Amino acid sequence: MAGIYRSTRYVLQNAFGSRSLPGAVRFYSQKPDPAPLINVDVDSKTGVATVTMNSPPVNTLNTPFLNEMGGVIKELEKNKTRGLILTSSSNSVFSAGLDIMEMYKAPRDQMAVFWTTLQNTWLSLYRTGIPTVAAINGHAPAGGCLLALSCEYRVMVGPKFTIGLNETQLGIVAPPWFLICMREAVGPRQTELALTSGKMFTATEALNIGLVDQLVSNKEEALAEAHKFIARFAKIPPLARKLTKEFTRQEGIKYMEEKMLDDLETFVDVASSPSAQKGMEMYLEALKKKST
Ligand SMILES: CCCCC/C=C\C/C=C\CC/C=C/CC(=O)SCCNC(=O)CCNC(=O)[C@H](O)C(C)(C)COP(=O)(O)OP(=O)(O)OC[C@H]1O[C@@H](n2cnc3c(N)ncnc32)[C@H](O)[C@@H]1OP(=O)(O)O
Repeated sequence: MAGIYRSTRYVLQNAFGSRSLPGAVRFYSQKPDPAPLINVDVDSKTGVATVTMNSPPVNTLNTPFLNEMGGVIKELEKNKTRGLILTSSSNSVFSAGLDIMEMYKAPRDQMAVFWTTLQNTWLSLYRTGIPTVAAINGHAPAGGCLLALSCEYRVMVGPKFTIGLNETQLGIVAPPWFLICMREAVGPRQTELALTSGKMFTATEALNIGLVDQLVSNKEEALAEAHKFIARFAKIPPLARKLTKEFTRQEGIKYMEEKMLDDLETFVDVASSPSAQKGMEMYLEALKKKST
């Protein structure tokens, strides 16, 4: 176990020389795919960006995707974008969560790069001063739910899609920062009930417990409601808004700033264990069987 910790630290410290961790885009070591995995469309009148995840078939969160997302957020911040609406180009999936292929039979240093990229990109989205809305136009399990929870407001297309942190159903544990995001939305009681059972909520159930803020019947309505939410801030001074958001989200931000390496070590430790690897193998087989 200690060996895993040491080798993970070694990979990161060898590359970056200190305990301070890299920004989301700095791990980009391969040539980027010319086809973007994320499309950005900024409305010239309102300055609001629609960020569309476009990584078929199910928008899994892998290192290239997360790097691109981190880069998009950075760019939108630089351009003083007025709002960010996160949605999907798929008709049925918002995001299927973490790409299991980043963890299955992956060397420890690759897992470490993957997780660090996830941590950094999550932190960028979670703490950005830009008003953020998730227009959830499809299923959002696990990491897909985390993406939505990291936004300030969630509009979900109902009734047929589902959302939730289902990790325990897969025999794994949602890390504390996933849990903090859930607790901020639905409170401690509903969080414990939801996470211990790994419950996936229907859109209506999600609305009832406050996991999403609004239900609509199609993507167009979701985008329209997202724009309305962002318009609420037209007259709010941006710095006051940004600092208030940071104060409100202090627990998650502090967790990640202070515990990033510990969180990474735990992840690599758990994900590379034989039982997790066996779990992933069985889960991947089940997914493949279902899709054939
Ligand atoms: C599962 C064990 C993981 C063990 C990890 C161990 C330790 C880690 C420790 C801590 C980390 C904790 C955090 C985890 C957060 C996560 O996000 S884990 C991922 C959880 N995601 C899911 O459970 C969703 C799985 N997918 C689905 O339920 C369905 O795909 C869907 C989203 C509802 C869509 O269904 P649909 O019918 O439209 O599509 P298919 O199911 O046919 O899928 C198409 C295609 O995509 C592949 N695929 C789907 N999801 C993933 C994924 N998360 N990773 C990789 N690949 C995925 C699927 O296999 C199909 O592939 P094909 O057959 O080759 O076409």
